[in-house]
Order: sequence, then structure tokens, then C-alpha cells
Amino acid sequence: MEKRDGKRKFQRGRKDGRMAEAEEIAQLEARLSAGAPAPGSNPLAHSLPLQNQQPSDGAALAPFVGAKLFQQLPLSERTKRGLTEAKFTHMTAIQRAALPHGLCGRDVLGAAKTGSGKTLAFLIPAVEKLFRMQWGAMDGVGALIISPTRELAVQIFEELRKVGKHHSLSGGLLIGGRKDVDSEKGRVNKLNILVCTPGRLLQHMDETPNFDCSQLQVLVLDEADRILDMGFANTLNAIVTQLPKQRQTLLFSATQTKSVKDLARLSLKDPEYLAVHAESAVATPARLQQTAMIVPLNEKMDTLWSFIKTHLQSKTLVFLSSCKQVKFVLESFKRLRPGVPLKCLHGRMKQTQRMVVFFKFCEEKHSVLFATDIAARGLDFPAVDWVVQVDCPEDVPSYIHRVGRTARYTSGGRSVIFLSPSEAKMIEELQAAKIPIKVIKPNRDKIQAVSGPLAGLLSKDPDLKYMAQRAFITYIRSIHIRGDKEIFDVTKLPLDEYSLSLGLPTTPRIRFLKKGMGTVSENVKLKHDDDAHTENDKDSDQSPFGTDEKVSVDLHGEKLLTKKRPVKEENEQEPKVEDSLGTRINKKKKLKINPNRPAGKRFVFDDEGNALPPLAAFSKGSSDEELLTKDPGVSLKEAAQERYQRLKLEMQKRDKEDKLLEKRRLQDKRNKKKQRSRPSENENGLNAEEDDLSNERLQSGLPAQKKYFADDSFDESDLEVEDREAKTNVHVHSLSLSAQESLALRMLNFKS
Ligand SMILES: Nc1ncnc2c1ncn2[C@@H]1O[C@H](COP(=O)(O)OP(=O)(O)OP(=O)(O)O)[C@@H](O)[C@H]1O
Repeated sequence: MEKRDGKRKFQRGRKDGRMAEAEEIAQLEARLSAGAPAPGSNPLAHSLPLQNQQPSDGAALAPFVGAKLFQQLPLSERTKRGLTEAKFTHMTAIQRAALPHGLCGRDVLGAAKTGSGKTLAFLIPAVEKLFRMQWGAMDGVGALIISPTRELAVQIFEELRKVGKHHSLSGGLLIGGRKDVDSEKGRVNKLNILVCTPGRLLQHMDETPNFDCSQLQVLVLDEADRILDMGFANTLNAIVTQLPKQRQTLLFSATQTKSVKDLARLSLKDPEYLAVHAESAVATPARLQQTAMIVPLNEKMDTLWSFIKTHLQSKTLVFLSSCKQVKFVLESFKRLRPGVPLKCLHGRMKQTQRMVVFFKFCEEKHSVLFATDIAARGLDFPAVDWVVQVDCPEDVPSYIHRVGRTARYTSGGRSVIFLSPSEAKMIEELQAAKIPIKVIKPNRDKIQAVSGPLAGLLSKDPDLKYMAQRAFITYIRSIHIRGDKEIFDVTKLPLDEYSLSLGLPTTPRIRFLKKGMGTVSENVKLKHDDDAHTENDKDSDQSPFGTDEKVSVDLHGEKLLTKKRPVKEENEQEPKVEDSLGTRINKKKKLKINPNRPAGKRFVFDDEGNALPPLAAFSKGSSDEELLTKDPGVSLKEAAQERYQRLKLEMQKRDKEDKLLEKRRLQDKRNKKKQRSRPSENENGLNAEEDDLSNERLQSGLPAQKKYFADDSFDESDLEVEDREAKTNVHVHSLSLSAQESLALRMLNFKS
């Protein structure tokens, strides 16, 4: 009896709740239609007094155009509660401009500076629309939010959880690669709001039998210009064909597209173009101090190292143009121990690693993150002090997004870009785009040479040397394929000096430059190579290993779905290149040694792996200002020439020693081969150890007949073999001919 009463009470309560909700929705609808801003108007032109906070019953139709507080908008109580709990009270300019239109169901193209709060400007209308339609689990997917990268999708999802915390809508994050989506398939249809990357979404559209977006109400493209560019063209077109034309579409970016073609692709209907900072004198956040330095390519490593050493108490984000460069700089600098945590973020990392790095960098106070452009857009790392662009960005929008990782919302921040002399024109382009950038001179006193210690590291570590070679090649290729030849001109780069600055003893020869430098038409097959692009951070699709868990929760935070996800990336990071030129080139490219280049230097390290004399000694007393602004007038060219001369002599000496060693090693090898062909020796046990060596060689996948490169005519496809052999040489050297002889003698003596 008591039980039945309880049930009735519960049902009555639910009914009352539904009625109250229906009433709330009716009021919201009435207020929205009565106070809608005029189409084409900018609500920022109006201003409501702040006291008009919570319209009481009497003010149910209170105006909201010109509102400054979230509480002044016609939002559901659930959303208001979520916003208040997340401490969002005052709206930012883009929110004030876009929300009144967005809440009325209009298509919006929102453009505002980085870090200005665009995420809430699209999340709130999406959540509110579904709330007002009383969207439920059985209604399926009501809103799709598409982001170009996984990290950004995660961040948007976190923001969605705050806004939607008190709603009964469910949300899912779909960001994995191409495999292991089966576990998602059963649930994905029951989710109401999906935050996803384009590739994963399309995968569900293609593969999940009952996945249906035909009822979709709201489509959001965050970083819309990126999603609409060539890299995502095919994927996005395929997605859009599966969406209903009757929907609300919201496009947001700091560098917005206005291309009629793009808008037609998305069937936008009379969109409201709200560019809140378009009239602003500058295109970047006001609290961002931006500087540029002209740094010859071969001094960029030194300058970067010196920057890091003089900014140990900062949180710094460093952009490089390819995964290979990021990997090399991280690995080599880690070994030189700058005194601040170093980490990296690029698209070839496994998803779990990417997330760990992302969250760790968010938490850390002093840290350096080396990243490709995967981290350029949208990511909201708190309190980044510096953005350093070691490589010139592809264009002005890329620059704006990169520097936008600092000086977010109301914070300040600083940025510096190292431009090689041939890239100096970029400064004019930036200034023409209303970017207040100040050109300063590096302080030569504070520059610490790092190429010598790098050469030392590379000479000891074939893996690192291989990484340096790949970093060199991918950087050159990235310049080679870029469009603006007035800025990106390979023929103007000091290739030999650059290679040396990475610590490489010889300049890797790049096949695509063989027939003549600089013109793309002469050097085909480059356009789609994923090594060359930061944004080509295609994941290791082939990796059979990494899986990670995801994540689909309802907006209260309860886990709905846990799935295993593959590490490999979809085409979120497809290259920004034209499909017509998209001939993929073989990953193994030929490398040749150029004998006429300057030579590297051998360095000595202490027991802890520090270069002698310790680099730290040079950094004493340095400060930000000194490094960046003082110009002692030292002729860098003379200093560099003298250094190269010295390095060349030392390298020649080292070459001689290497040749001698190589000769001995080949002798050993021939000898061992002979010994192997003598069966009696095995019976004596003489070759037991050598058998082990053979086994090791087999395990390492090396051919019995190894190939060495005594001359300058090896190609890049040989690099891996060469380096693996170098590793194996540890074993070979560890059992030299004389050692084998003495071992044999000892064993024979023992037997007798
Ligand atoms: N009204 C607000 N009040 C307080 N903080 C806000 C408000 N709106 C946004 N923020 C915060 O400001 C930061 C930047 O917001 P958001 O990431 O949405 O910027 P964005 O314009 O999308 O930047 P980007 O162009 O780089 O993607 C976030 O930490 C966000 O939580």
C-alpha cells in the first residue's frame, strides 16, 4: 500500500515537473519571438542596464538584445544553473553578439579573436534548442559539434558538460581512429549531442547500421575555416550529404571564412555574420605582446635553446612545422637537460599519450611543450606565458591561431617568432593583417650554441641521428611545398649550415631538390607527404597497439559508454594541400651524403650526459629582456665561419678514425664468417657466443649480409638499415677479433 502511494507520488511529481517545464518552454519561446534582434543587426550596438538581471514574472517578455549577463538572456533554468556553477556570469563580446541570434534559431557565422569565448556562443544555443524541443533519448542525435582535432573536441565536451550539467540530454565524444568503434555503435544513436572529429563521425555514418542524423537540429563547426579547407573537404562533403537541410548551422572561428562557396556547401540560410572584432584596430588579443626576430635558419636551434634556458620559470608553447622536428627537438633537448620539464604534442602520438600531455601541460606552471599545428587551434591551455614559433607558420591565420594559445580571455601573454632572413616578408603580411608585431634583435651575448653538444649526442646515438636526419628532410620539404614562394624559398636556405646546426655530420641529400630547387613543377610527388606537414599529423594508422578508453557520458557526468578506441588518427589532420596534386610519395626517400658540406664537431660529455663545458654556465644571469632586446653588435657571420672551420677540421679527424674503425669491423666480420663455416669450432664451443650474436642479428631483423655505407651514395631508404646496424655494432665491437681469439684460447685451455 505504502509502496503504491510512493509510486503515485513519484508519478505526480514527474507530471508536475513536466508541466512546469512545458510552461518554462512556452515562456522562453514567447520571450524569444517577442525580443528577437532584427536580422542583420549586431546586438552589441545595444546595451541593457545590468540591474535587469532576472526578469520576474511581470517581466516575462523582458528584452534581451544588448544583455551583458547570461541571466538576462531567455535561457532555461537548467542552463543558467550550469553557467552560474561554472562561474560564467558576464558575457564576452562574441557571446553578447551571437547568443541573441543563435537562441532565435538563426544560422550564425561568428568571428572573434582567439580566447574570446566562442565555445559558449555555440554550445548554449545548441543545448537550449534541444531543451525547448524536449528532446529525449529516443529522438537520437539532435546536435553535432565538429572540431578539427581530438584535443579541441575533448575541451568542447568539457565545456558542454558544464552548460548541460542539469539537463537530461545525453552527450558523447567521438574522437577515435578507424578501428574498434564497434563498442560505440550500440549506443551512439541514443546520444543527443555529439562532439566529434570529422573522420570519426563519417566512420559512424558509414558503418554504424542504425546511426541516423536525419532529425538533426543543430550543426556546429568550430574552427570552421579549418574544417572547410581542402584537408577536410571530402570528409565534410560526405557528412553534409547525410544531414537534413532544415537545421540551424553555426560556424565559429577566429579567422572566419566568408567564401560563398563554403557557405553554399553547408546550405546556410541568410546567416548572421557577427565579427565582433572586425572593426578592432588589431586582429589579435589586446593583452598579447608580439615580437619577431630575424634568425638565420642555422641559428634557430641555438636561439630556441637559449630562449628555453633563459625562461625556465615560464610556461612556453613552441611551434615547429613537422612531427619529426618536434620529436627530434624534444629528444635532443631532453638529453641536454635545460632545467624545465619538456614534452611534446603531435598527431603521430598515441591518443592516450596525447591526452596525458595535454592535461599535464594544462596543470603545470613551468613547462615547455613542443608542438605541431595540432595544438594551434582552439586549445585553451591555462596561463601560457610564451608562444614561440620556431618555424614560420603557413599563413597569417595560422599565425593568429598559434599566438592565440596565450593571452586568453582576460589574461596577458607574449609571443616571439623566429623568421629566417628569407622569411622576413612575413612581417609585412602580419602587419598588413592588423597584427601589432615588433621586430627586435636577438641578444648575441645570451645565445648559447647547442649544435656542438647535439653533434656529440648524435655521434653516440644512431637513433637520435636518424631523427635529426628526418627532421631536416621534413623541414625542407615543408618549405618546398608551401605556396608563397616569396616567403618559402628552399633555394635561399643554408642547407649545409642548417644540417650542421642540428648536429648532423653530413647534410642529408634530398632527392626532390636534385633536379633543381624551388619549383614545385620540377619536383613532383611532394604534395601529400605527411612528414612535411604539421597538420599532417596523421596518426599511426598501422599501429596495432594503443587503444584507449572513451567516453561518452551524460551531461550530469555519469558514464554511459566506455569503449576501446584505436590510437590511429582519422583524417583530422589531413594536409592542407590540393587534392589534384595529392600524389603520395614513398615514405622512404633517398638520402645522399654531400661530401662538400662543412663538418660537425665531436663533443665530450660528463657522466651525466652533460656537454662539457656545461651549457648551464652560459645561462647565468640571463633574463627575458636581455635575450630578446640587447644587440651587442657582434658579427655573427664571422663567429659562425670560425666555428664551422673549427668543426670541419675536427670532423675530418673524426672521419679518419671512423674509417679505421669501419675497416677493422669489416675485417672482424669476414673473420667471423669464416669461423662460422668451420663446423669443428662449434663442437669446441668456440662459436657459442658468436651464435648468440647471429641470433641477435636475426632478432633485430638484420640480413646476414649487412650493407655499410662507406661512401656518399646511400639513399634515405637505407638510413634505417644503417642506423640499426650502428646499434648492432655495439655487439660486434664488444667481441672484436682479438677478443674472440683470446676467448677461444681461454676456452681451449679450459677444455684441455
Ligand atoms: N563569459 C565568460 N566568463 C568567463 N570565462 C569565460 C567566458 N566565456 C569563456 N570563458 C573562458 O575563456 C576561455 C576561452 O574561451 P574559448 O576557448 O571559448 O575561446 P575561443 O574564442 O573559442 O578561443 P579560440 O579561438 O582559441 O578557439 C575559456 O577558458 C573559457 O572557459
